[in-house]
Amino acid sequence: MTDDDTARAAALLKEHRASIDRLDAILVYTLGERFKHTQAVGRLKAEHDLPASDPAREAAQIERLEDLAKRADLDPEFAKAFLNFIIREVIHHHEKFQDEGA
Ligand SMILES: O=C(O)C(=O)C[C@]1(C(=O)O)C=C[C@@H](O)C=C1
Repeated sequence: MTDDDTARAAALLKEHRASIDRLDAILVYTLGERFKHTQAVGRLKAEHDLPASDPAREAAQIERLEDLAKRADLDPEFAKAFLNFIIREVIHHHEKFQDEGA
């Protein structure tokens, strides 16, 4: 390993980290937009006495996401766990709206 190799590796690491930071920003803004819509859905559901969760919709979302994940070279189990994690949080928000009588 020469000093040149080490310098090249350091430059590559810096570039990858810059890309990772940009992608993390996209994830955060994307999640922010998703939550804006789910908050609106939560208010709508609370106003119309609709159940917080919709298991049939979730099953369709999971199936679609697993397929997308495979095509995107992402572990489908991870994609499924990630979506389930987000949806659990959304349902928690929906239940809060219902408790508050939003
Ligand atoms: O589509 C809905 O009915 C929602 O409330 C949104 C959402 C989601 O986060 O995608 C959350 C809870 C439901 O169980 C299904 C989907």
